[in-house]
Amino acid sequence: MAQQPLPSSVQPTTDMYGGDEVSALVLDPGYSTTRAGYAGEDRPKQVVPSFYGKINYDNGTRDIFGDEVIYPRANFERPNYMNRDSVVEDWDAATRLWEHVLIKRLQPARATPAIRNGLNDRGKNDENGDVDMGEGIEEQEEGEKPLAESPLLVTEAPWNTTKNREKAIEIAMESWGAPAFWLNKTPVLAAFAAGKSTALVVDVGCANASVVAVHDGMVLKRSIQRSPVAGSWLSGQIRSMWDSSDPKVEVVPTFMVENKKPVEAGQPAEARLKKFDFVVPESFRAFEEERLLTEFKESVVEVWRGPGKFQGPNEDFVKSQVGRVFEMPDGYNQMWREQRFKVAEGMWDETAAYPPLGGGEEGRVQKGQTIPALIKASLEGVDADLRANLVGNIVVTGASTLLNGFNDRLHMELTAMYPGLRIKIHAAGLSSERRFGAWIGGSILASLGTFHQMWISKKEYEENGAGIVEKRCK
Ligand SMILES: Nc1ncnc2c1ncn2[C@@H]1O[C@H](COP(=O)(O)OP(=O)(O)OP(=O)(O)O)[C@@H](O)[C@H]1O
Repeated sequence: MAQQPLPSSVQPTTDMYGGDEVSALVLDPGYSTTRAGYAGEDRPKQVVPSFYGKINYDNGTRDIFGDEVIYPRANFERPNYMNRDSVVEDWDAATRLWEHVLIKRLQPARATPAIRNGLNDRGKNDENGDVDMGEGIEEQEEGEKPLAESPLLVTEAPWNTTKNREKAIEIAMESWGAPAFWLNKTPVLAAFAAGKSTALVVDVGCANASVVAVHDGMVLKRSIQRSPVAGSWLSGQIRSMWDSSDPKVEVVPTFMVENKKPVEAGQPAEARLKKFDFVVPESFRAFEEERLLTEFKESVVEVWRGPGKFQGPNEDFVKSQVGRVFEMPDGYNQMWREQRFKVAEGMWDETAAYPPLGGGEEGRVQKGQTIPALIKASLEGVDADLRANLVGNIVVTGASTLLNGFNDRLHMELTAMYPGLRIKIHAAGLSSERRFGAWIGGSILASLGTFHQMWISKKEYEENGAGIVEKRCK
């Protein structure tokens, strides 16, 4: 698909489909959140955690989508429907979460009773009284097609599997009756959102960091590089840092705190913690801890901008500077100086990373996994003639790139790696544009008048089957 470069200020037009004015839907599933909304809008209307809630009963389960439930229960887990490759693992949960955002939340009038009530709500004796679904799964009524009027564009990781791609079109067409469907790779869309059809896209999300070259709107397969050195890995680094601090910092998420008293910096917390007469499920606690870790990333962590690496004289210099204070939910607070830079340094220099908690290999940064190493390997995978154009069009996307100093450091590393080339980094200034780059690209693409001839139509699907995605969505 050859896409024309768009200026980033381009205003998408409303899509015309089948003669009627309809807004297509755009769905962007990520490991940490799933984003959904209408094409033509500048941000997704729905952003829900991909870690959904699952309440286990003796006679079934009930799933909860969205961010509402923050109180723990013995039987309340928070699984993710995606795996750490950022591809769907649990299709049953994926389908229901997508129905929740695309239909129940975005267009409730179209929700079938089954979707309105939650297709898999099987609980019947919730002690909190907030479930009353009767027994068994409510079947969707024959012939009801909740997306019968909405073309659907879904984003995917460049390494998505054929099986998963086919499953996505099957659900859209068969279960929801979508009149048209399209799958697009996230780097292409992030480049598109930046007004480019050729770019080197650096995406640092939650489970994955990736570097992918996009040329004329197509992913160059041999350029695809990825590693786990992203948001979730950084959370692990913060945990290691807190654990090795003196005094050791306990990770106490908000839901555990009954009340707290103010304490001086560095003094033990004076808080009363809630007592639960059950074991709080691990996945619930991990999810709540992640909120705290993200807050710490937003307000304390910073990437060393250079010059040079952080370790050595730079670290000594920062030790003498004023740092940032962070207060934990239990009131413990302290000033973070050099550690707040050190904790992100492993993204750039594997020798600077904290050893993972527990001492295992999982979470340890390997040499080829840092952001500069991914970029180098990615560019080595493309024709030498293309490299100058790519480093002149670097698009930075993904919420982990919102770390303070990220772009400056990236620029410094690239200048050192490619001294003869002109380096230009495009990183949206608005944090929502950085967070939702791929979604925004999908929103622009799906609302272009010229795009409606690209969609895979229902007729085409019926004639060719699910294999059509491999042929059409390159
Ligand atoms: N302001 C911020 N500074 C640093 N990190 C942040 C900030 N806001 C969110 N994050 C981190 O960004 C990650 C989420 O990024 P993003 O939403 O791009 O990922 P995703 O698309 O869901 O995941 P993936 O791309 O791995 O499938 C989380 O790890 C979160 O802690």
